[in-house]
Amino acid sequence: MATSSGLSGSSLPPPRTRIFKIIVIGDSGVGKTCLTYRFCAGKFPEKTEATIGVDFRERLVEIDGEKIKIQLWDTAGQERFRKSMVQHYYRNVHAVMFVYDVTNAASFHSLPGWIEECKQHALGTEVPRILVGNKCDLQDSIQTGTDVAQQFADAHSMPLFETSAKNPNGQGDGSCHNSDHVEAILMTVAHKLKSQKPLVLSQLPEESGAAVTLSEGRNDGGDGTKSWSCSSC
Ligand SMILES: Nc1nc2c(ncn2[C@@H]2O[C@H](COP(=O)(O)OP(=O)(O)OP(=O)(O)O)[C@@H](O)[C@H]2O)c(=O)[nH]1
Repeated sequence: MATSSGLSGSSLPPPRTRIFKIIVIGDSGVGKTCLTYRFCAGKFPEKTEATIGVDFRERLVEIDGEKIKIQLWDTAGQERFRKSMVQHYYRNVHAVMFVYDVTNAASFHSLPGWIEECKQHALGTEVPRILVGNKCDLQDSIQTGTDVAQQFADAHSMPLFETSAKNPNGQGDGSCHNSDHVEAILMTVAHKLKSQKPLVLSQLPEESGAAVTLSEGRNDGGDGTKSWSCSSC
């Protein structure tokens, strides 16, 4: 007698967790590490150092009942710390987050250069991109206003978000009341990616033949999130 055991749910392998790789790009000091830390560890880091090469942090989220791993690649803003790594972090990218510092006009003016670098690595407009103005809590020091940033975002067909990795709730003295929460920004991106065609990063870079070794780096504070750093660049 035929049985259905071979097709029963219990005998099926568990569904593979999809991974969305989002690279975070922008000038040194704009707050890329703090933004990724805020999302993955839920807090503002007490101390950061310039990123060397690339770090990645990840967090498991649930969207419409599906568990999805959001992997944030925190890239070095300083040219001398990034050039050997560039080709690795542009592989298998699902979305790009361009970051500038609202209190540093130069970081905003650098954005075309970062967009160009993405283009040179075959990341075009088909890959979802967002523009994030960070350090909104420093209201008295703002150099790039929302209007100018919005024009730039529109010209490059990207949504604009203004936020603060330090004070994402916009509470307290001098905080930006209209700021977007880092959490909400990244969940918006994740929802968009989930609604697109299946996107799977099935392997970590070292398994895919890339000449890069990822080794476990620091633990970000006992809350289950880990940071990994590249040890071969
Ligand atoms: N006030 C304020 N300071 C911030 C915010 N985000 C980051 N910072 C500060 O900005 C400085 C640089 O932050 P990082 O996250 O290390 O900057 P980065 O873009 O990762 O820099 P690189 O690794 O050199 O590319 C640190 O002193 C942070 O404390 C923010 O939202 N508000």
